[in-house]
Amino acid sequence: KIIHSISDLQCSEYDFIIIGGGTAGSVLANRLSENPHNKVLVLEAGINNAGIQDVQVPFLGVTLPETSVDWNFTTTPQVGLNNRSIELARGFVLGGSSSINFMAWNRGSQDYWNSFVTATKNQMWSFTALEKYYRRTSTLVPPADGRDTTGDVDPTAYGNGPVQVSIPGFMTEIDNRVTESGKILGGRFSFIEDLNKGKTLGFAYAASSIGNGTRSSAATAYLEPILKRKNIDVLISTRVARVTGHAASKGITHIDTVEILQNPGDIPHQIKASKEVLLSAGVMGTPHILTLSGIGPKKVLKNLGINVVVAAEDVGANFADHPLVANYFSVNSNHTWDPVLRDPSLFAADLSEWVNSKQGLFVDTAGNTYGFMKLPHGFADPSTGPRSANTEIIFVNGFAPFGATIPPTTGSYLSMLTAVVSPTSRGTVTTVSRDPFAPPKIDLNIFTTDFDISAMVQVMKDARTLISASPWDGYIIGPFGELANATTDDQLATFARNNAVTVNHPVGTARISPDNARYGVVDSHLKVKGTSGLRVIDASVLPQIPECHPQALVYTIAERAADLIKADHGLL
Ligand SMILES: Cc1cc2nc3c(=O)[nH]c(=O)nc-3n(C[C@H](O)[C@H](O)[C@H](O)COP(=O)(O)OP(=O)(O)OC[C@H]3O[C@@H](n4cnc5c(N)ncnc54)[C@H](O)[C@@H]3O)c2cc1C
Repeated sequence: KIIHSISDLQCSEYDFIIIGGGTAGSVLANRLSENPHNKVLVLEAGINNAGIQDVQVPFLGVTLPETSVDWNFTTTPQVGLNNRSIELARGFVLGGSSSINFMAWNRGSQDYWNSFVTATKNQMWSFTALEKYYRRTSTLVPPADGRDTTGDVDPTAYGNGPVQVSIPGFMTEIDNRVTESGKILGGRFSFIEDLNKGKTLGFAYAASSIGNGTRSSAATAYLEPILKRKNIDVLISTRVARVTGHAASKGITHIDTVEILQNPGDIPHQIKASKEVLLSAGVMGTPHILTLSGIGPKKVLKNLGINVVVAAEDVGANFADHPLVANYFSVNSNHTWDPVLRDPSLFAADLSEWVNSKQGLFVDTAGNTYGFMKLPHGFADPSTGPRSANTEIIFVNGFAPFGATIPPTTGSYLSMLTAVVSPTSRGTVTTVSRDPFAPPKIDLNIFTTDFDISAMVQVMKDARTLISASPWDGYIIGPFGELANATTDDQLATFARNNAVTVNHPVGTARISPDNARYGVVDSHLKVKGTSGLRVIDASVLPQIPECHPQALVYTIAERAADLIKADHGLL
C-alpha cells in the first residue's frame, strides 16, 4: 500500500528496497512482489499520482514541467545556448518521468541494442535477446476514436504487457499532409507503417503510451494494480540520502542499508535490505545518491569531504540529451488548437468531452505524427548504425510553447519540433553539497560540437523542405517570429542557440560497461562495480543516447533486470 510516514513502515528490514518509484522502479516493484514471500519497499521522493487530472489527460502532458510534479531542475548557463540556462523536467511523482512525459513510445533500433552488446560484451542485451522483455512491457490497444488503423500501425510490433500503447485517437488536418508528403518526397522523408520494428527511420503516426484516451504510466500500469499486495510498501514524500554497508571480501563493499528522511534537517532513518538495494532514481537522482554514498569521482568526493567507498569517475559523466528547437509557421486554418489555449470556454468544453466520453482533442499528446531521419550524404554519422536516425521532426497542430518565443495572442500555427537524436556533446551531473535536498549541478554541455549544431541546422532545413511538398499548398503562410529572419545556415544556427531546449531524454550518468572494464559504473548485470547488494536500473545506465524517445527502452531494461535479480536469488 501507499504510506506517507516513516512510522507507518511494516518492518525495518525488507528483502528488496527500490529507490525511486519512477519508470524503472515501478516495473521492479511489480515483478519482485509477484512472489508473496518477498518483502518489497519502494521509496519515492515525490507525490502520489492518483487523482491528478493533468497527469491523466494526454493533451495536458506538456503543461506538467515546472509544476509540483516536476523536480524543476535547471542547467548551468550553457555556452552553446549563448549562456542561457534551461529547465530540465523529471517526474517528482509516482511513475516518475513516465507520469509527466510526452508519451511517445519507441522500442529503439536493432543497431541501438546491438551497440549495447558492444558496450557490455554481453549478448543478453541484443535486440533479439531482449525481444521477450520488450513484449512484456506493453500492449497495443485501439485509438480513442476506434477507427480502422490498418496500414497506420503494425500490431505485430507490440507485446502483451501492462503499459497501453495506441496511435492518435483524434485526427487533425495536418496528419495526412505529413504522411502524404512522405509518400511524395520519398527517400529520407518516406512514410513507414511502424517505427517499432527495429528500424527507427521514416515518418509515421506516433505510437504513444495512451489507452482509452488516458496516459498509461509506470504508476497506472505497474504500480496501482499491485498496491493491494500485502508484501509491498510504497513510501512517498521520502528522500533517500545515501546507501551504506560494510566491507566484504576482496575490497568489495556490501550495501545493505538505506538512509531516508522526509524533511530537510531531519535525522536520517535507516532501513535494511536483506537481499538487494535497487537504485532507480533516474539520471539526476542516481548519480547524486551514489556520490553521497561515497561512490563517485575521487575529486568530487574529496571536495565534499566524503570518504571514498568506490572511486568511480563515470558517476555523473557521459550525460547526453536530445537538443530541440521549435520552428513556428503561420498557417491558413481555423482548425489548429490555438483558439483552445486562448479561450477558457473552448478549453473547458474540450476538457469536459474528455471527462465525459474520453473523446476529442484531449485524448492525444500535442504531436500526432513525427519522423526520424538520416542526415544527407556528406555529414558524419555518429548514430549506432544504418537503422538509427540522426534527427527528428515532430508535427504539432498549433503553437507549442517550447523555448524562448512568447505564444502569440492571435493567428493559427504549425509547430515543427526539430531535434538532434544522435548528438555528440556530453555533459555532467555533479553533486555539490552534502545536503541530500540540494540539487546537483547540471551541465548539459549542449551544442558544443560542430556536428550537433550543423545537424540541427540541417533538420530545420529538412522541416522546411517537407512543408514545401504539394499537400501543404495554400496551408503554410510563412515562418513566424525570429525564424522569419533566419535564412542562412549561420542565422539558423543562431536561432537554434537562442531558442533550443531539450526533449527531456537525458541518459548515461551511471553507464554500463563490460564486467572487467575499469570505466563505467555498473557491470553487464547492472551491479555497481566495487560493491555487492547494489544495482542501478534506470535511464542512467544507458551507455549512449538512443536515437529515439527512451521510455520503452527503460521499461525493457527494467523487465530484463527483474529476471536477473530473480535468477540471482533463486526466485525465477
Ligand atoms: C517532460 C518529459 C517528456 C518526455 N517525453 C518522452 C516521450 O515522449 N517519450 C519517451 O520515450 N520518453 C520521454 N521522456 C523521457 C522518459 O520519460 C524517461 O527517459 C524515463 O521515464 C526515465 O525513467 P527512469 O526510471 O530512469 O527515471 P524516472 O522515471 O524519472 O524515475 C526516477 C524516480 O526516482 C525518484 N527519485 C529521485 N531521487 C530520489 C531520492 N533521492 N529519493 C527518493 N526518490 C528519488 C524520482 O522522484 C522519480 O520518481 C520525457 C521525459 C520528460 C521529463
